Amino acid sequence: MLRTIDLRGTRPTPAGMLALVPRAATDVSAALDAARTIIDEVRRHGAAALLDQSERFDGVRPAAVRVPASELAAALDELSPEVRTAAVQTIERVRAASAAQVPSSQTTVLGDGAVVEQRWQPVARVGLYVPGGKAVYPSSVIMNVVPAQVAGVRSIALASPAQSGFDGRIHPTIAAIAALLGIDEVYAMGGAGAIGAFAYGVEDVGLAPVQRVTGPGNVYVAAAKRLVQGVTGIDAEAGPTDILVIADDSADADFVAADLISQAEHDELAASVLVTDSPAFAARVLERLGARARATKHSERVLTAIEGPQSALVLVDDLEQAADFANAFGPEHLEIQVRDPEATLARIENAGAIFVGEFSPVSLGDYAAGSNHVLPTGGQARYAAGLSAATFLRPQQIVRYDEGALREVAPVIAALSAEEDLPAHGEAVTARFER
Ligand SMILES: NC(=O)c1ccc[n+]([C@@H]2O[C@H](COP(=O)([O-])OP(=O)(O)OC[C@H]3O[C@@H](n4cnc5c(N)ncnc54)[C@H](O)[C@@H]3O)[C@@H](O)[C@H]2O)c1
Ligand SMILES: N[C@H](CO)Cc1c[nH]c[nH+]1
Ligand SMILES: [Zn+2]
Repeated sequence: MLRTIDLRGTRPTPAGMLALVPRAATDVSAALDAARTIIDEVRRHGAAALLDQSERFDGVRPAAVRVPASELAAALDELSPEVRTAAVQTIERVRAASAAQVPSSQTTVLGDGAVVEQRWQPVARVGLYVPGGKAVYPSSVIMNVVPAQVAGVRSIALASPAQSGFDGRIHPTIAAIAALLGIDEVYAMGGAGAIGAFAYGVEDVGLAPVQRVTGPGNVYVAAAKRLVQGVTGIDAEAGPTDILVIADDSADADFVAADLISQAEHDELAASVLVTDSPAFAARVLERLGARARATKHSERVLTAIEGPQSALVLVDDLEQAADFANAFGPEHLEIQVRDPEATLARIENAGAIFVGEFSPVSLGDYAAGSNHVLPTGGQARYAAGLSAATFLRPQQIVRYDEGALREVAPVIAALSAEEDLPAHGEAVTARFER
């Protein structure tokens, strides 16, 4: 069961708090050599390497790397009406929320005839990765594709591993949702090979290099993303998922237990953390957690996750200390279930996504809230953001000065360029006023 860490009466530093509940060790650097070899194979042997890798790692050789249009259309035809309706509703919500993430252009007037504009420009082509090793994530198709479409990306390619249970095809629900979203460039390829293929292109299947790779994946996917950074942009190196719940004695212990288990279901390495100022409430959660963990379908995985060192019940003096703990931990998902949630929310600095109140569980955000479920894991929420339309946009500055405005600022340029011993910079300005 969850181990207890009692912080009452103590004031550890943020680093001290973080060390008390360390994330599970998934060593991306240890996977770098394997990922480098896999990417090199793809660069040298193209499609043949990708097919070999599917056989080696996914236990099946796909008929082709590129998924034919007929397969996508057939998968959509065969999608159950319930899943299709759910997908359509999720797409609508994610599309609406993503549209609000597109920043508007800004124009700054710095004087007469002196204007700097900032516009947001989509990257031209992206490669979106949808995991498909231990489990398949059709919902991640929506979470990757919709913000890219909303941002105005012109060319979108999607990859997911070949499935041995489907004769080497990608999972049919992934194919169906890609088709539903109008994505026709889909590849049956997984892991580091897929990331390398996106970054460098694969000529013999007509895969052109992309300018940004996004999407969650395992340690090999994360290692490959680290390796191709610089050749192409990436979003984040996603690791095992985590949830941190701040709750007081007004919260419903059974809801909190259910939410802690919902994310533990993903992975033995997932972290489930409860932070509370009420020992009596904590005891009620532990009781419900035990009962639910034993009864749930993936009981073994859940128990391993909640009993791991990455999971904990943290007792604090008050909700201010609870917020301090959350800020140090930088959770991927933060739930706030207290009497005055807005007061606690105001103290939160670091979290991937924040779920406020007892009717906003993380599962809502995983599927249908409209928010994105690809979020920074492993404490990266302290400096990174989740996937959004902004991931696919770059701010570009446009400078418009007329003659008078340049003349006015010319002495500034002359002084600074002389100071940097770069006189040609100053001369490029004075040349305009010498005639
Ligand atoms: N943060 C999110 O939004 C989010 C969403 C969905 C899934 N996830 C996470 O993504 C991860 C998915 O991992 P997964 O493994 O199920 O799928 P995956 O698609 O990331 O990885 C499968 C691929 O890994 C490669 N691989 C497997 N074994 C290998 C080996 N020994 N050496 C080299 N490469 C190998 C293969 O190419 C295989 O196709 C999970 O940790 C899951 O929790 C996160
Ligand atoms: N909780 C996962 C990471 O945020 C996303 C997910 C997909 N399907 C279910 N859950
Ligand atoms: Zn989830």
